[in-house]
Amino acid sequence: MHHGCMLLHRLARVSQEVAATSARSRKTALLAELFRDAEADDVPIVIPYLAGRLPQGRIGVGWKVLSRPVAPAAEPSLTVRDVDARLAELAKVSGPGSQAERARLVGELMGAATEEEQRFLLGLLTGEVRQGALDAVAVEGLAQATGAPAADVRRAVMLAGSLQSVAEALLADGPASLDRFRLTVGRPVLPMLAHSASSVAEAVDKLGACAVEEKLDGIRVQVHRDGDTVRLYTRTLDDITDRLPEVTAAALELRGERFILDGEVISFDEAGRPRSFQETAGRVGSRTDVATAARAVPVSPVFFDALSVDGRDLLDLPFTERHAELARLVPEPMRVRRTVVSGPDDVRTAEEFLTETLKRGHEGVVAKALDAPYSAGRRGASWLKVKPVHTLDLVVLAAEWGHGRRTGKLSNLHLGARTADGGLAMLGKTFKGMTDAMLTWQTERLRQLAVADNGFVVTVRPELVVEIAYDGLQRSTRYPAGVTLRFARVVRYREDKRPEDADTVETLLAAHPEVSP
Ligand SMILES: Nc1ncnc2c1ncn2[C@@H]1O[C@H](COP(=O)(O)OP(=O)(O)OP(=O)(O)O)[C@@H](O)[C@H]1O
Repeated sequence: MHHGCMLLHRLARVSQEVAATSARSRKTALLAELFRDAEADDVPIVIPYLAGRLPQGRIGVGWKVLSRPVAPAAEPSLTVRDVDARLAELAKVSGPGSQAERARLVGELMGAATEEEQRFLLGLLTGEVRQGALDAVAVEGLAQATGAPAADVRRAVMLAGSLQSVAEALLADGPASLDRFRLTVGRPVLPMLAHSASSVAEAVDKLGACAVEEKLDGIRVQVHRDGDTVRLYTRTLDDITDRLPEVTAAALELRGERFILDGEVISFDEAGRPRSFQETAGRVGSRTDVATAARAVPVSPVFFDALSVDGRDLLDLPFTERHAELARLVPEPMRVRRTVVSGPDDVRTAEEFLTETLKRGHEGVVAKALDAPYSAGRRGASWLKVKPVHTLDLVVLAAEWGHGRRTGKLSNLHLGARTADGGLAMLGKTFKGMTDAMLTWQTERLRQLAVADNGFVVTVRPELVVEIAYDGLQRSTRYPAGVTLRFARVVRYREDKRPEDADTVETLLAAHPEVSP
């Protein structure tokens, strides 16, 4: 085994080879070889770079600066840690003269890179090398490189909520280090997610015996309690404990002393009807003057799952058993309403429950297989959501400068769905459904993400996820997927989602057999 600081040259080459081959086993082997040569300290850089993610998030350098030609170095000398240090420095630049300073730093970096490395860096900085499916292959590559069983690595990643920390531990301390990644109160795990079904009949048909639960349009919350200590996490694992004192108070009232529960926080009005998503989200998002915000828009937790109780890890138990634990800890008014359906013969019960749930002002239902374990961090096939208004989560690829009343604002959004090869395919455009506040917000946000501006269209790093309502699909030769959205309109921005969470062309086409060739 050869160790040493990993060269960018090596990473750039492997990245290109991985992208160029479609054989999964070959991708895995390439990554395994790379990981064998990596040191634990390289990992927090190597993995995001391979996936096309910048650990710094944003570095504020536009296309104009990036595309300026710089004479390449003849020989590779940059290490991945050099590059990371330089990008960290770039990300910190602010204040007057920062544009020029950033341009200087980019010039220096590019000048130290060979032609091949320059191409890689350009792709990375513009967000063009994003490889969505990479993390899954990286798990297999890591397993191969370290001799750990792939299933164990996957479970550790799921519990750690981060591939990087598992990779670091594996490379530093070998397979035995996976023991560290146990479900622990106080350490959040990625929540289980749902797929869509177009009707309750379809959901029940697919799942068989299932629980049909109301789907509350609030904010996902994971509640950890250890004695008197409570911590609250969002679906992206942000700690929001300080913002929601009433949820902490509710958790302290529950019967158990040590637990991890999964649920939704939502605000109800005096009549007991759910307030809009925007109101709940605004409340959960506000960090200052929590007391005033809590008086104006009080929120309540409504639980639907139990991950750990009294030090017992429940993840692998069937839902029925996890729910029994939940019911033992949480009184009925603080649990989501549900009905249990024995199978397709009983679909009427499920349909009536959906109708009644919609009447009470909720957005739909989630059907859950009774025998399924909790698959943290996955869009498991055992949870199926059914909503009458179907929406898509798409990635903003670009935006056009507005006209008339919208002059000076970025208005018409170019929308992309994920493709099977990890890329993004444009599905259409929309300037509908935006409030003035949204226009202002998106203009600001998209300018930060801009990589090119031709005076008409501003191309952005594909990072912003937006929820789109639409009336159907139609065939179109103008768009790469061969289809476009009819009457697309913005519902809201989904800052809780990453581009990796956006919908795929594949699932969209599957949901619309009417346009399939
Ligand atoms: N009873 C419930 N069971 C599971 N999730 C629920 C329930 N009620 C509300 N939810 C919310 O619905 C989400 C599940 O849908 P999904 O996994 O597709 O995420 P999503 O894309 O955020 O959902 P959507 O965009 O449809 O609101 C959960 O993350 C949770 O926030």
